[in-house]
Amino acid sequence: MNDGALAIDLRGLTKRFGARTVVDALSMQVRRGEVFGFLGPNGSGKTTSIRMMCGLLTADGGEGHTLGWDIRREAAQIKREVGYMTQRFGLYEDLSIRENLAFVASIYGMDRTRQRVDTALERLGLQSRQHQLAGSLSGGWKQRLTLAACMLHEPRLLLLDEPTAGVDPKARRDFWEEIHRLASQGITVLVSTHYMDEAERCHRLGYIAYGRLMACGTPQELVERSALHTWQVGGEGITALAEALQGAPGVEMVTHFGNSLHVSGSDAAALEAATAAHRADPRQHWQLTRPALEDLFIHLMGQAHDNFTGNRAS
Ligand SMILES: Nc1ncnc2c1ncn2[C@@H]1O[C@H](COP(=O)(O)OP(=O)(O)OP(=O)(O)O)[C@@H](O)[C@H]1O
Repeated sequence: MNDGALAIDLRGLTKRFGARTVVDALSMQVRRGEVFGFLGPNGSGKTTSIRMMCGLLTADGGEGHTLGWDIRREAAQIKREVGYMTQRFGLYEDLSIRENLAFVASIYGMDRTRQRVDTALERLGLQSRQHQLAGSLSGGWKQRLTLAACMLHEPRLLLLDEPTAGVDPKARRDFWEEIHRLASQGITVLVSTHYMDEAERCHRLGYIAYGRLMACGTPQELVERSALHTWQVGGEGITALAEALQGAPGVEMVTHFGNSLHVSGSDAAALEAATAAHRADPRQHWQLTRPALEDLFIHLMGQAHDNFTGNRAS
Protein backbone atom coordinates (compact mmCIF):
# COMPACT_ATOMS: atom_id res chain seq x y z
CA MET A 1 0.00 0.00 0.00
CA ASN A 2 2.24 2.73 -1.24
CA ASP A 3 0.71 5.17 -3.70
CA GLY A 4 3.44 7.22 -5.38
CA ALA A 5 1.16 10.24 -5.72
CA LEU A 6 0.87 10.52 -1.95
CA ALA A 7 3.40 12.25 0.28
CA ILE A 8 1.59 11.09 3.41
CA ASP A 9 -0.71 8.11 3.64
CA LEU A 10 -2.08 7.20 7.08
CA ARG A 11 -4.45 4.30 7.66
CA GLY A 12 -6.08 3.88 11.05
CA LEU A 13 -3.19 5.47 12.91
CA THR A 14 -3.64 5.31 16.67
CA LYS A 15 -1.62 6.60 19.62
CA ARG A 16 -2.36 6.14 23.29
CA PHE A 17 -0.73 7.81 26.26
CA GLY A 18 -1.64 5.67 29.27
CA ALA A 19 -5.38 5.10 29.15
CA ARG A 20 -6.00 8.06 26.82
CA THR A 21 -6.35 7.58 23.08
CA VAL A 22 -4.90 10.79 21.73
CA VAL A 23 -4.92 9.87 18.03
CA ASP A 24 -7.84 7.61 17.19
CA ALA A 25 -7.77 5.55 13.96
CA LEU A 26 -6.62 8.49 11.86
CA SER A 27 -6.76 7.90 8.11
CA MET A 28 -5.56 10.84 6.06
CA GLN A 29 -3.79 11.36 2.74
CA VAL A 30 -1.66 14.29 1.60
CA ARG A 31 -0.82 14.47 -2.09
CA ARG A 32 2.65 15.29 -3.32
CA GLY A 33 3.15 18.99 -4.02
CA GLU A 34 0.17 20.23 -2.07
CA VAL A 35 -0.09 22.63 0.85
CA PHE A 36 -2.19 20.74 3.35
CA GLY A 37 -3.61 22.50 6.41
CA PHE A 38 -3.96 20.48 9.59
CA LEU A 39 -6.50 22.02 11.94
CA GLY A 40 -8.14 21.19 15.21
CA PRO A 41 -8.61 22.54 18.71
CA ASN A 42 -5.81 22.55 21.30
CA GLY A 43 -4.95 19.05 22.42
CA SER A 44 -6.75 17.38 19.49
CA GLY A 45 -3.66 15.36 18.53
CA LYS A 46 -2.08 17.35 15.69
CA THR A 47 1.45 17.43 17.10
CA THR A 48 1.25 13.77 18.11
CA SER A 49 0.13 12.85 14.57
CA ILE A 50 2.90 14.93 13.00
CA ARG A 51 5.49 13.27 15.22
CA MET A 52 4.28 9.85 14.09
CA MET A 53 4.37 10.94 10.43
CA CYS A 54 8.04 11.82 10.71
CA GLY A 55 8.99 8.72 12.65
CA LEU A 56 9.74 10.48 15.94
CA LEU A 57 6.97 8.70 17.78
CA THR A 58 5.84 5.10 17.30
CA ALA A 59 2.18 4.44 16.60
CA ASP A 60 0.29 1.94 18.77
CA GLY A 61 -1.97 0.91 15.90
CA GLY A 62 -2.62 1.39 12.23
CA GLU A 63 -0.03 2.04 9.55
CA GLY A 64 1.39 4.90 7.58
CA HIS A 65 3.78 5.91 4.84
CA THR A 66 5.61 9.19 4.50
CA LEU A 67 7.20 9.82 1.10
CA GLY A 68 6.67 6.13 0.47
CA TRP A 69 8.60 5.04 3.59
CA ASP A 70 6.95 3.00 6.31
CA ILE A 71 6.60 5.20 9.41
CA ARG A 72 7.31 2.29 11.77
CA ARG A 73 10.22 0.60 10.05
CA GLU A 74 11.85 3.30 7.93
CA ALA A 75 12.02 6.29 10.25
CA ALA A 76 15.68 6.96 9.39
CA GLN A 77 14.87 7.39 5.68
CA ILE A 78 11.93 9.64 6.55
CA LYS A 79 14.07 11.91 8.73
CA ARG A 80 16.50 12.36 5.85
CA GLU A 81 13.77 13.64 3.54
CA VAL A 82 11.49 15.55 5.90
CA GLY A 83 11.91 19.00 7.46
CA TYR A 84 10.07 19.26 10.79
CA MET A 85 9.51 22.70 12.30
CA THR A 86 8.29 22.52 15.89
CA GLN A 87 6.38 25.16 17.80
CA ARG A 88 9.42 26.39 19.70
CA PHE A 89 12.16 28.57 18.27
CA GLY A 90 15.25 26.48 18.93
CA LEU A 91 18.13 28.51 17.51
CA TYR A 92 20.93 30.40 19.23
CA GLU A 93 20.16 34.05 19.94
CA ASP A 94 23.83 35.07 20.23
CA LEU A 95 24.79 33.61 16.87
CA SER A 96 24.12 35.32 13.55
CA ILE A 97 21.70 33.90 11.00
CA ARG A 98 24.57 32.42 8.97
CA GLU A 99 26.29 31.02 12.07
CA ASN A 100 23.05 29.40 13.24
CA LEU A 101 22.58 27.67 9.90
CA ALA A 102 26.23 26.58 9.71
CA PHE A 103 25.95 25.21 13.25
CA VAL A 104 22.85 23.17 12.45
CA ALA A 105 24.54 21.80 9.31
CA SER A 106 27.62 20.80 11.31
CA ILE A 107 25.80 19.07 14.20
CA TYR A 108 23.89 16.96 11.69
CA GLY A 109 27.16 16.19 9.91
CA MET A 110 25.98 17.53 6.56
CA ASP A 111 28.37 17.77 3.63
CA ARG A 112 28.69 20.91 1.42
CA THR A 113 27.92 23.10 4.46
CA ARG A 114 28.77 26.41 2.81
CA GLN A 115 26.73 25.65 -0.28
CA ARG A 116 23.76 24.43 1.77
CA VAL A 117 23.81 27.55 3.95
CA ASP A 118 24.05 29.82 0.89
CA THR A 119 21.12 28.03 -0.76
CA ALA A 120 18.98 28.23 2.39
CA LEU A 121 19.81 31.93 2.82
CA GLU A 122 18.91 32.64 -0.77
CA ARG A 123 15.76 30.51 -0.79
CA LEU A 124 14.31 32.31 2.20
CA GLY A 125 15.50 35.83 1.36
CA LEU A 126 17.89 35.96 4.33
CA GLN A 127 21.14 36.96 2.54
CA SER A 128 20.93 40.67 3.41
CA ARG A 129 20.52 39.83 7.10
CA GLN A 130 22.93 36.90 7.28
CA HIS A 131 25.26 38.61 9.78
CA GLN A 132 22.47 39.83 12.06
CA LEU A 133 22.22 38.14 15.47
CA ALA A 134 19.24 35.79 15.70
CA GLY A 135 18.32 37.36 19.05
CA SER A 136 17.73 40.73 17.42
CA LEU A 137 15.28 39.41 14.83
CA SER A 138 11.53 40.01 14.95
CA GLY A 139 9.23 37.00 15.43
CA GLY A 140 8.57 36.76 11.70
CA TRP A 141 12.26 36.68 10.76
CA LYS A 142 12.96 34.14 13.50
CA GLN A 143 10.31 31.86 11.99
CA ARG A 144 11.90 32.31 8.60
CA LEU A 145 15.33 31.43 10.02
CA THR A 146 13.86 28.34 11.69
CA LEU A 147 12.36 27.33 8.36
CA ALA A 148 15.72 27.89 6.65
CA ALA A 149 17.31 25.56 9.21
CA CYS A 150 14.67 22.91 8.40
CA MET A 151 15.51 23.26 4.70
CA LEU A 152 19.27 22.73 4.98
CA HIS A 153 19.10 19.03 4.19
CA GLU A 154 16.87 19.80 1.17
CA PRO A 155 13.75 17.94 2.34
CA ARG A 156 10.98 16.94 -0.04
CA LEU A 157 8.31 17.32 2.64
CA LEU A 158 7.92 20.02 5.28
CA LEU A 159 5.92 19.37 8.45
CA LEU A 160 5.31 22.76 10.03
CA ASP A 161 3.70 22.74 13.47
CA GLU A 162 2.02 26.11 14.07
CA PRO A 163 4.87 27.99 12.40
CA THR A 164 3.26 31.41 12.66
CA ALA A 165 1.88 31.33 16.21
CA GLY A 166 2.26 34.80 17.71
CA VAL A 167 3.66 36.35 14.51
CA ASP A 168 2.16 39.60 13.18
CA PRO A 169 -0.17 39.56 10.14
CA LYS A 170 2.34 41.02 7.66
CA ALA A 171 5.03 38.49 8.65
CA ARG A 172 2.44 35.70 8.52
CA ARG A 173 1.47 36.74 5.03
CA ASP A 174 5.12 36.80 3.92
CA PHE A 175 5.66 33.39 5.51
CA TRP A 176 2.72 31.99 3.54
CA GLU A 177 4.04 33.43 0.31
CA GLU A 178 7.21 31.50 1.11
CA ILE A 179 5.26 28.29 1.75
CA HIS A 180 3.57 28.58 -1.63
CA ARG A 181 6.87 29.37 -3.34
CA LEU A 182 8.36 26.19 -1.85
CA ALA A 183 5.29 24.20 -2.93
CA SER A 184 5.67 25.52 -6.48
CA GLN A 185 9.22 24.09 -6.39
CA GLY A 186 7.70 20.65 -5.72
CA ILE A 187 7.97 20.53 -1.93
CA THR A 188 4.94 19.13 -0.11
CA VAL A 189 3.90 21.10 2.96
CA LEU A 190 1.73 19.98 5.85
CA VAL A 191 1.10 22.88 8.20
CA SER A 192 -0.87 23.00 11.41
CA THR A 193 -2.55 26.26 12.31
CA HIS A 194 -5.32 27.83 14.34
CA TYR A 195 -5.69 30.79 11.96
CA MET A 196 -8.67 30.72 9.59
CA ASP A 197 -7.05 33.04 7.03
CA GLU A 198 -4.19 30.52 6.83
CA ALA A 199 -6.64 27.64 6.42
CA GLU A 200 -8.08 29.49 3.40
CA ARG A 201 -4.62 29.56 1.82
CA CYS A 202 -4.24 25.76 1.82
CA HIS A 203 -4.99 23.52 -1.15
CA ARG A 204 -6.71 21.03 1.16
CA LEU A 205 -7.52 20.80 4.85
CA GLY A 206 -7.94 18.10 7.45
CA TYR A 207 -9.78 18.92 10.67
CA ILE A 208 -9.31 16.71 13.73
CA ALA A 209 -10.95 16.75 17.14
CA TYR A 210 -10.33 14.30 19.97
CA GLY A 211 -7.83 12.55 17.70
CA ARG A 212 -10.41 11.81 14.98
CA LEU A 213 -10.51 13.20 11.48
CA MET A 214 -13.82 15.07 11.23
CA ALA A 215 -13.51 16.52 7.72
CA CYS A 216 -11.06 16.59 4.84
CA GLY A 217 -11.14 18.46 1.52
CA THR A 218 -10.54 21.81 -0.12
CA PRO A 219 -11.81 24.81 1.87
CA GLN A 220 -14.59 25.17 -0.70
CA GLU A 221 -15.57 21.49 -0.55
CA LEU A 222 -15.76 21.58 3.23
CA VAL A 223 -18.12 24.54 3.18
CA GLU A 224 -20.25 23.09 0.37
CA ARG A 225 -20.48 19.67 2.02
CA SER A 226 -21.32 21.05 5.43
CA ALA A 227 -24.80 20.41 6.79
CA LEU A 228 -24.76 23.83 8.41
CA HIS A 229 -27.29 26.57 7.58
CA THR A 230 -26.18 30.10 8.31
CA TRP A 231 -27.93 33.46 8.41
CA GLN A 232 -25.90 36.63 8.21
CA VAL A 233 -27.44 39.54 10.07
CA GLY A 234 -26.45 43.22 9.81
CA GLY A 235 -27.92 46.40 11.21
CA GLU A 236 -28.64 47.83 14.64
CA GLY A 237 -28.93 45.88 17.86
CA ILE A 238 -27.05 42.76 16.78
CA THR A 239 -25.30 42.39 20.14
CA ALA A 240 -28.65 42.19 21.94
CA LEU A 241 -29.85 39.85 19.19
CA ALA A 242 -26.86 37.61 19.76
CA GLU A 243 -27.71 37.37 23.44
CA ALA A 244 -31.35 36.62 22.68
CA LEU A 245 -30.49 33.83 20.24
CA GLN A 246 -27.72 32.21 22.24
CA GLY A 247 -28.92 28.77 23.33
CA ALA A 248 -32.30 29.01 21.55
CA PRO A 249 -33.52 25.61 20.22
CA GLY A 250 -32.21 25.12 16.68
CA VAL A 251 -29.51 27.78 17.08
CA GLU A 252 -26.16 26.05 17.48
CA MET A 253 -23.84 29.01 17.04
CA VAL A 254 -24.01 32.78 17.14
CA THR A 255 -20.78 34.49 16.11
CA HIS A 256 -19.81 38.13 15.50
CA PHE A 257 -17.95 38.79 12.23
CA GLY A 258 -17.08 42.49 12.32
CA ASN A 259 -20.37 44.39 11.96
CA SER A 260 -22.45 41.34 11.24
CA LEU A 261 -23.58 38.24 13.01
CA HIS A 262 -23.61 34.63 11.84
CA VAL A 263 -26.46 32.54 13.22
CA SER A 264 -26.07 28.84 12.39
CA GLY A 265 -27.71 25.50 12.96
CA SER A 266 -27.82 22.10 11.25
CA ASP A 267 -31.63 21.76 11.36
CA ALA A 268 -32.94 24.30 8.81
CA ALA A 269 -36.55 24.17 10.03
CA ALA A 270 -35.62 24.60 13.68
CA LEU A 271 -33.32 27.49 12.76
CA GLU A 272 -36.13 29.13 10.74
CA ALA A 273 -38.51 28.80 13.66
CA ALA A 274 -36.04 30.16 16.20
CA THR A 275 -35.21 33.21 14.10
CA ALA A 276 -38.64 33.97 12.55
CA ALA A 277 -39.70 36.64 15.03
CA HIS A 278 -36.30 38.35 14.95
CA ARG A 279 -36.20 38.38 11.14
CA ALA A 280 -39.24 40.69 11.20
CA ASP A 281 -37.25 43.37 13.05
CA PRO A 282 -36.91 46.29 10.59
CA ARG A 283 -33.62 47.48 12.15
CA GLN A 284 -31.80 44.43 10.82
CA HIS A 285 -31.31 42.73 7.48
CA TRP A 286 -31.04 38.97 7.33
CA GLN A 287 -29.75 36.86 4.47
CA LEU A 288 -28.86 33.22 4.10
CA THR A 289 -25.14 32.86 3.49
CA ARG A 290 -22.46 30.21 3.21
CA PRO A 291 -21.00 29.33 6.57
CA ALA A 292 -17.45 30.56 7.16
CA LEU A 293 -14.76 27.94 7.79
CA GLU A 294 -14.75 29.06 11.40
CA ASP A 295 -18.52 28.35 11.73
CA LEU A 296 -17.91 24.95 10.27
CA PHE A 297 -15.00 24.03 12.51
CA ILE A 298 -16.76 25.12 15.68
CA HIS A 299 -19.72 23.04 14.57
CA LEU A 300 -17.48 20.01 13.92
CA MET A 301 -15.86 20.44 17.31
CA GLY A 302 -19.31 20.35 18.95
CA GLN A 303 -20.17 17.17 17.03
CA ALA A 304 -16.89 15.56 18.03
CA HIS A 305 -17.52 16.44 21.66
CA ASP A 306 -20.95 14.78 21.49
CA ASN A 307 -19.44 11.63 19.95
CA PHE A 308 -16.63 11.60 22.48
CA THR A 309 -18.82 11.94 25.57
CA GLY A 310 -21.36 9.56 24.00
CA ASN A 311 -18.67 6.93 23.49
CA ARG A 312 -17.33 7.36 26.98
CA ALA A 313 -20.78 6.89 28.47
CA SER A 314 -21.37 3.64 26.60
N1 LIG B 1 4.23 12.49 25.77
C1 LIG B 1 2.97 12.64 26.17
N2 LIG B 1 2.52 12.01 27.28
C2 LIG B 1 1.24 12.15 27.69
N3 LIG B 1 0.31 12.91 27.07
C3 LIG B 1 0.71 13.57 25.97
C4 LIG B 1 2.05 13.48 25.46
N4 LIG B 1 2.13 14.25 24.34
C5 LIG B 1 0.90 14.79 24.16
N5 LIG B 1 0.06 14.39 25.14
C6 LIG B 1 -1.38 14.76 25.25
O1 LIG B 1 -2.00 14.36 24.04
C7 LIG B 1 -3.02 15.29 23.69
C8 LIG B 1 -2.79 15.76 22.28
O2 LIG B 1 -1.66 16.60 22.26
P1 LIG B 1 -1.08 17.26 20.93
O3 LIG B 1 0.10 18.08 21.35
O4 LIG B 1 -0.87 16.21 19.92
O5 LIG B 1 -2.30 18.19 20.49
P2 LIG B 1 -2.32 19.40 19.46
O6 LIG B 1 -3.54 19.18 18.61
O7 LIG B 1 -1.03 19.50 18.73
O8 LIG B 1 -2.55 20.66 20.39
P3 LIG B 1 -2.11 22.21 20.20
O9 LIG B 1 -3.00 22.80 19.15
O10 LIG B 1 -2.39 22.78 21.57
O11 LIG B 1 -0.65 22.22 19.85
C9 LIG B 1 -2.96 16.41 24.72
O12 LIG B 1 -3.96 16.21 25.68
C10 LIG B 1 -1.59 16.26 25.32
O13 LIG B 1 -1.58 16.70 26.66
